[in-house]
Amino acid sequence: MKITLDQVVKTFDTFRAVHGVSLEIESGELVALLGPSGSGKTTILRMVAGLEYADAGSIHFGDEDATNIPVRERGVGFVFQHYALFPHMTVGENVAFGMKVSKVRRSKDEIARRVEDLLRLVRLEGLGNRFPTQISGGQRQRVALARALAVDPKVLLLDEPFGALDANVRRDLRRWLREIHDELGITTLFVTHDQEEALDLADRVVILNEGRIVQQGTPEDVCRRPGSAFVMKFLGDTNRLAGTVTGGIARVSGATVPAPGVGDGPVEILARPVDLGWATAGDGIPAQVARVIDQPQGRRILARIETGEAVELDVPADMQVAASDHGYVSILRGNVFPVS
Ligand SMILES: Nc1ncnc2c1ncn2[C@@H]1O[C@H](COP(=O)(O)OP(=O)(O)OP(=O)(O)O)[C@@H](O)[C@H]1O
Repeated sequence: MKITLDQVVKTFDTFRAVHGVSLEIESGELVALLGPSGSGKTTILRMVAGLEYADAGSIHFGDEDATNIPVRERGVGFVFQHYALFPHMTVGENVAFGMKVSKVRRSKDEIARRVEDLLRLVRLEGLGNRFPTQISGGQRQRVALARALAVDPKVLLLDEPFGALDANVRRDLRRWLREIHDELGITTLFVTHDQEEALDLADRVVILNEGRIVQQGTPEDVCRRPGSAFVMKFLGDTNRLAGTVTGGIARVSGATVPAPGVGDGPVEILARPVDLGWATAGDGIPAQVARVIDQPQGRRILARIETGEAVELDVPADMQVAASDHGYVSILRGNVFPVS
């Protein structure tokens, strides 16, 4: 089921939370809404769900205007971070709940079979008789997904479903969710403020800031071609260097970086830690090491360049470097944005 949002606006009292958002989610696509806290992600999701009404604009499910379709008839399944399971029902009863209250009549046997199938799908076979307090947080969210899938939703809406879980469980669950999505092909909208999660999981990432879409594209698009300094900084650790462009080349102290299409004048050069190089001699920006941090994938150098700015660089684990060393920072790759 394709979902189309056209110029959707939402205002709470006098505060405009969503400013004319237009978005198309293709049938079978998994789209992540990614943005900082308060950027309007949940409000957009709730409008798609029918839990909140848009003040202006329209939302279509396929060719049908969904504006006046009540929540129960939209055919959406939800999983929310705090959408708790019913504590007095077993895992199996929780999964069966939606089917029992659905307009689609199913026999007891049919419901029991489907509960088993769903528990197998979310890899919780054999746990149907436990209560929610007798399983882990990650398992509870898998039950919540099984419950959402039980009524054959046309659209799946997930709001920070793994937000309360620790990093390793989150990673496992999102890989698993991706597999389930690939198997079932349900159009899915996933809200998160976690960049890694969005990039890891989604076909397409929609980045929001202050109620507006600032960029959308595949994970590769948004990572390789961030359209603004905001997107670049939001997606991961970023060094910011003040520089100047002349004739399509940005310069900062002894380092240069190509800036095709950027007019002459002051700019900010943004570069990931892995995109800065370190050498004890040669070209580059003179710098002094403040600290070296060892990480599983290599070493991170915290240094101060001669202009006084602090930078962070990722270098191979075997590089000999220590606090107080002097050296030169080169910019291997950088994105150049005019200073507005
Ligand atoms: N019912 C409401 N009444 C008043 N303001 C609201 C209401 N719901 C949301 N807001 C405001 O709208 C803005 C967007 O909120 P929303 O929950 O959509 O953001 P979000 O991007 O999902 O943030 P988070 O990641 O923190 O959940 C926020 O400033 C929030 O305070």
